[in-house]
Amino acid sequence: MQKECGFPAPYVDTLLDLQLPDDKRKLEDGEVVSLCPEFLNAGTHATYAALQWIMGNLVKYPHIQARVFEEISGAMGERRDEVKEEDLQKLPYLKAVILEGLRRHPPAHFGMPHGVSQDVALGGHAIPQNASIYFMEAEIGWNSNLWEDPMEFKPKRFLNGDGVEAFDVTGSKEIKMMPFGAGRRICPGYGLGILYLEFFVAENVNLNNELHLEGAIDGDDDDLSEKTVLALMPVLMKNPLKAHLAPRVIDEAEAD
Ligand code: HEM
Repeated sequence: MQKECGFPAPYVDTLLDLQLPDDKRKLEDGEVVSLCPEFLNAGTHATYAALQWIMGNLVKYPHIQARVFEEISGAMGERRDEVKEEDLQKLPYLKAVILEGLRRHPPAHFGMPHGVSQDVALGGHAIPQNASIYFMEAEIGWNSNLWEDPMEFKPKRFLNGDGVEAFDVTGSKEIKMMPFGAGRRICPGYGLGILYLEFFVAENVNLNNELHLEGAIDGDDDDLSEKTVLALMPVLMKNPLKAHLAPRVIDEAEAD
């Protein structure tokens, strides 16, 4: 939808204009009110959780952070301004880091509850109508039959010789991880979520900053342990990331 001013219509306007095809009616005020926070919360909470985990891993593994930095510096050349959308196309290793972050630390471990409209038998299990069904989304990405060393943070597993492997995060061909769910109710913001993460991580590393995690001890897995949360909440760090940004020392002679 395009408004007369040329900008896309705000989300609320699209809801006010919406005509439900089956019920042949518009949304009621209460429905509009409940859809707005769902959209805002779903879009922000999962994204910041994913960002926290990815940044934590960049701090914990400085060689991965250094490779991201090198890749960004190479793509931007002499420029010292912000990372632009076209720069992201030249950053396959960054994309691999984001995918590995979503595989190893999917913000929603169980996704949203799903159900079946009638009793069914699936894989030898009886699934009753109206039962709430959760998918063990994190466990799928940690399956050692699908991934080598699944609990290790290894972005290069998503790279082939030419750059990032064409990985289908929607699981339409095969499901090896499902950080955004799968099927008809897959997260509608998955493309935007990945784009946000690429921008945020690239900008943080590009600002010529070195990231430090407060209290981090090299190789201590406890630093990246998970906080236990309710099924529908994003999984965050038990010891929240407190990043310190310090100027990266650039050897000007080398830079010249
Ligand atoms: C890294 C970022 C994100 C992750 C990991 C994520 C993950 C998920 C997951 C697992 C679901 C449940 C899917 C299911 O039913 O099985 C979901 C639903 C949803 N997400 Fe995201 N999401 C992210 C970003 C976003 C963004 C940026 C938006 C919007 C701007 C968004 C909007 C939504 C909405 C509206 C739903 C509910 C869809 C429905 O009820 O059918 N998400 N997301």
